[in-house]
Amino acid sequence: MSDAAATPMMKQYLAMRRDLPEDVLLLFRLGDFYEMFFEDAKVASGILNVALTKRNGVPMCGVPHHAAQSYIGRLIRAGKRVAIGEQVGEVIPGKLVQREVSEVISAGTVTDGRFIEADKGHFLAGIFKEGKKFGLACVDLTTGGFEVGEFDSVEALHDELTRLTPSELLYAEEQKDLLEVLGTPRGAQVCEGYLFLQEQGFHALTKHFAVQSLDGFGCGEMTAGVCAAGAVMQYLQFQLRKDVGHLKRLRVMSSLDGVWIDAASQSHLELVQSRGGAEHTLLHALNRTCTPMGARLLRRWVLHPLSDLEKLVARQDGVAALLKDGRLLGQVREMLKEIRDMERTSGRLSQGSGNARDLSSLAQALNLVPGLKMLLEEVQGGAAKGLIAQLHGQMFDLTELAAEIETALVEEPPATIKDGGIFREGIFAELDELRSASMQGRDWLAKLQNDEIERTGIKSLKIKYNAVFGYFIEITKSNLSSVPADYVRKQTTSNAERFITDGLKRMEDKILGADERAKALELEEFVALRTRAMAQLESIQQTAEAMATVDVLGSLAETARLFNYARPALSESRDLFIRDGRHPVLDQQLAGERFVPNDTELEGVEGCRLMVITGPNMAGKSTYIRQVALLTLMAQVGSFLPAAEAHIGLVDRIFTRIGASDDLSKGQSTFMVEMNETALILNHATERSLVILDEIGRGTSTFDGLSIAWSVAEHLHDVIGARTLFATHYHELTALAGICSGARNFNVAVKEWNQQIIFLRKIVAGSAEKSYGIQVARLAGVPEGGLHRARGILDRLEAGHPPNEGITIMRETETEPVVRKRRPVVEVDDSQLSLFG
Ligand SMILES: Nc1ncnc2c1ncn2[C@@H]1O[C@H](COP(=O)(O)OP(=O)(O)OP(=O)(O)O)[C@@H](O)[C@H]1O
Repeated sequence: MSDAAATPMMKQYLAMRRDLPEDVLLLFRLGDFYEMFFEDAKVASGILNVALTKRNGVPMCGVPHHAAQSYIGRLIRAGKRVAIGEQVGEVIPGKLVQREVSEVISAGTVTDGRFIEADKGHFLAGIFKEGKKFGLACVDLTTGGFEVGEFDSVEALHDELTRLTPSELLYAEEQKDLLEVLGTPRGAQVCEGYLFLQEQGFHALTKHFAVQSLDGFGCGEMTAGVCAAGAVMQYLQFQLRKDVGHLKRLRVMSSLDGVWIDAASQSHLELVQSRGGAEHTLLHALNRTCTPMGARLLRRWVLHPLSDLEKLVARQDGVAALLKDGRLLGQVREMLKEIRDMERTSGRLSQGSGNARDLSSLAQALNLVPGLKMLLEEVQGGAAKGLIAQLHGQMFDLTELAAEIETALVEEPPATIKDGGIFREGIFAELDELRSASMQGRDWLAKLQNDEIERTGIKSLKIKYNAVFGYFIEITKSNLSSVPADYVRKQTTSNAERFITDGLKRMEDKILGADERAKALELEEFVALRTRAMAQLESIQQTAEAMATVDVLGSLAETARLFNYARPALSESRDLFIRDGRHPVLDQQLAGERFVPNDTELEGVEGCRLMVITGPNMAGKSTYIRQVALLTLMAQVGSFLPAAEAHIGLVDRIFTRIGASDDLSKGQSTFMVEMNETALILNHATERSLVILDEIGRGTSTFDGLSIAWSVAEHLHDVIGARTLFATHYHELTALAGICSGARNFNVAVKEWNQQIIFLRKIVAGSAEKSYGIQVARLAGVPEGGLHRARGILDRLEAGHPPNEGITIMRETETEPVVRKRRPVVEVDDSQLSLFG
């Protein structure tokens, strides 16, 4: 549509639309509706399943403003960005009201609780490659968290993105290839390159934080990181027009100095996600937090284990102090349950979207601080140092603010801030006067109704109200003959007529005028109170952060208490000693059926550093090696362990190669995925790493597979020296124990009874004698005929004969027997065994 032919309102719309990126849908406020036009209307009506209409040839659709949030949420979920064109000026009949884009909402920046998960951070991230570095910045608008980091490899960036799973990921249009290497993550949003310019980003960040340099945040040297962070900041400020006042500081990502866990290992170890459902994850086994902010922090801790001994011991001390007295721990946890999500509540309040309920729940939380601090003093038992003491010091007493809020607000404030009913009586004299004027008016109306009934003799006469006509007198059709002459008819309905009088309209002006003024006044005073509260935002954020940390420590203590965990001794050594260790997830799930505990003894320098574990299928090999990895990881989160005793020499990285699945999306076969993971381990493991391998090379021919497995194990032992657990079906690998000084054989014990096997689940020294594959196949229900045949072949193979020489196999479809020839035996070529040497 050309502007010239358009109505003034349509001109206004078109001008606003032109300023927005094409993919953004514009919701244009028209009275009680948000309307969409042209292409936007076509797209949105399909997603929202609302009627697409046409006016003057323009396609349009609309949603009522009072229900807009849920419609916006649906558009965002469908991957759209939504701009809100709000009415800003006064509405004067006959004049075009002024409108402005108040904000643009995108997947990474929705803050409405209905569309985000309470126990997970909600991130908008930005990535940028500069030179050899990969920069990453991420912001959580719901809490005000803002972090930046740099990575040396695209794999490391990918690992971090897997942990964060941002809802929206910004990238520069000229770095599309970077996005492709990362597998085009969900929520990818292309941005023009200028947004990532370093100087501009630096300027945007230093201006926002009111600092001269970024050195104080520890990221002054991060070029790629600053480009990414600058882009995120400018995107929020200028493209989405967000209020970012609550982003009070920038932090360097903690993962940079923590334990590195690659994306595949995060998934293999089922840290926060599992194919079998959330209850099978490590996070679920450890999570007994009482607040959503605690749950989010625990998730971070699990995904970012530490390698700093001092910090870990501080966490352990915190857990120990809380664990010491079960009664106190219970009291702390009870109190935390009352606090709820102070972080996100203050996030909403500081962005101007928080209502009186938010303010009131903030006050409730702040009022609990002194009590919680007293409990922490008891927990600390007079200690002036340590994590608990530090957290205690980080909690601010803001009870004065809480009192101001609680004195002013009604007990149960409404969900909207525009319709009044927020403040108690006796707080603002003017508000009280307006309310009483309105009240008197209503009394006057009640009296008028009685008087008019008496005057007219119509018993059913009623004074009613609606938004279109205001107050009116309703007379049923049968009584119309008694209507006095001074009544002015306004409307006819199916069985009544509606009238007004001069006196009624005069009073209506007074009542509605008072109501309107009261609402406006309440809104104004509420915003003022919210602004006063948010002047303390930094103290509130710090208090919330301390509470979340106490919650996580409390959760670790509670889990330790319930499942009888032991505090592991931590050191910088390369040892790993666990007595009677249990798998943290299975241990809790097999509550009735006892989980069989197992020992681990690795000694990186001189003792055993490569455990080769054989044993039948289903015996428990995978469970055992995962258990060792999980316990090591838990120790580096600061948790106690499901074990009788443990000594963990801190690891710098945990690598796993478990199972195999095709990554069809990347066009990679099972074997290729397996080899990629193996290459990653061999290229990045160090002598301080822990490596667990659950079979290697199964996806190829036996001899290729065996050769690869052998040389990988040898390389890890001889060259890298990482502590390694290798579960395998290749019995040939047990020969490594005779060659490598630090390799030992173990197997999972089973008992054979009556052609059946009984799993003992116990790891014992020595290699397994047999595979028991056929017995396991029986357990799985393979028919007896098949088992019998398999046993026959096995006997032949064990006796050194080929499986089917001279044996005829009859296929159902063939009339003539087919004689199968055996594959020639291939000699193992020694050169294949030193692939990496
Ligand atoms: N220590 C244990 N105590 C009790 N049950 C256990 C124990 N270890 C394993 N299990 C049970 O045994 C099942 C099989 O274990 P797991 O998958 O580890 O066997 P596996 O030896 O790796 O088998 P495969 O070689 O076929 O992969 C597990 O699902 C678990 O329920």
